[in-house]
Amino acid sequence: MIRALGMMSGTSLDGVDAAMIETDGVRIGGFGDSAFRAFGDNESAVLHAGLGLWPDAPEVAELAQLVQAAHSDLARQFPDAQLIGFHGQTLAHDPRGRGTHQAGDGAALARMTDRPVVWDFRSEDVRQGGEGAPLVPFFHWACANWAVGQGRLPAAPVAFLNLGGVGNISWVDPTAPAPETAGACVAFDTGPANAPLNDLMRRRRRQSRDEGGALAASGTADQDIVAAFLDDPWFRRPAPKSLDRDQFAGLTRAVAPLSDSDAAATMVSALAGSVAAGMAWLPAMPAQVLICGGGRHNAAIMDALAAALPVPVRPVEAIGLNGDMLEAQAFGWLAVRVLRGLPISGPMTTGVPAPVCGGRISHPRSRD
Ligand SMILES: Nc1ncnc2c1ncn2[C@@H]1O[C@H](COP(=O)(O)OP(=O)(O)OP(=O)(O)O)[C@@H](O)[C@H]1O
Ligand SMILES: CC(=O)N[C@H]1[C@@H]2OC[C@@H](O2)[C@@H](O)[C@@H]1O[C@H](C)C(=O)O
Repeated sequence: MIRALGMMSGTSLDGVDAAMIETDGVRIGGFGDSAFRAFGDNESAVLHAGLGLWPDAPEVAELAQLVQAAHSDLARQFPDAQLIGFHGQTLAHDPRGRGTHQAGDGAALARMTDRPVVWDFRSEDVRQGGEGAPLVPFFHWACANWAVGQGRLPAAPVAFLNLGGVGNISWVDPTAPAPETAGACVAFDTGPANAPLNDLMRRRRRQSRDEGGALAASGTADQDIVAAFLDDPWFRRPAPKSLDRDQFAGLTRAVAPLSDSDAAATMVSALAGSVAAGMAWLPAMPAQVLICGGGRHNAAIMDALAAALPVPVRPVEAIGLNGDMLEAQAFGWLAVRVLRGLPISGPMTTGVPAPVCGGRISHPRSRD
């Protein structure tokens, strides 16, 4: 087993999560400490300004340094880490066009932290024809497998719904022998989650989020806008599929005439509707949907999901997991898989023709 530190800064642009995990890249031996480092106002403004940029843009070098500095700062809190899994900051994602761009240089981070760093997890999958996302589903399989072993989950298919900036769902069969086995995982992005809501709060209220979902809960959703949003052909496209952060800018434009509370309520209703629509692409109805990511702290989102989905909706804490740190843990677990040459994605998670072991490995003293 390896003690790996996973680090993730997601599309909601709120900061960096870091979490320790002990694993051989298949089984979870145990979970360790975790920490969060928020992006300061200046950092956040720089990152927002960088959205949509590709590596050839001149601004990217400075932005990557900001990302590396925030991560090495946080990594200092984890002296036990034998290996770091570094996701980097997604600035642009266009798997069928220009590719996928996570800012941050893992080779520099390896030198800064004096640890081997696994990074650039998505490019190889895209190069081989996959969506490059989502990558957490194989880890969801490991989590379900762990929870079954702990007696916290029946040995039957279950779904994990991650609500970060963008939403993604994984249907997993914990009894499958490995996540890359046919029938073990089906996963895809469901639609926008917190990103448009955060942007609305920043623009209209100078706040970073709708705390607890209070604003959305006080408004009324405009069902015509929700219906028009759900009519987008993207929702009729079968899985696997992945989204760029701001791919549904039309929703933001559509809610512009509404009051703050009705606009927030409409976005929440659109989120729940997109997940409900996504359930059609799962191989079978799961017994329950386990929610991870920051969206589960938004009561308006949780209520809307409970009303929209035909099965019980529970936070992942119900099976003993930490829903705020699951993605960070995932990139620690995926880093160990890359080190061992195991696949991190497959046809039913990213649509890549055959399972792929992506990622690059940088060592502290090499100059790669
Ligand atoms: N107490 C809360 N009340 C309301 N919303 C919250 C709360 N806590 C977190 N959130 C929402 O969750 C978001 C963070 O979620 P998370 O950390 O899962 O996203 P991420 O990792 O950035 O994104 P992704 O999964 O897309 O990569 C916040 O930006 C906010 O919108
Ligand atoms: C390109 C990119 O960074 N995508 C993120 C984003 O945030 C959620 C969703 O969209 C998912 O596809 C992915 O992140 C998680 C960690 C994943 O790869 O599973």
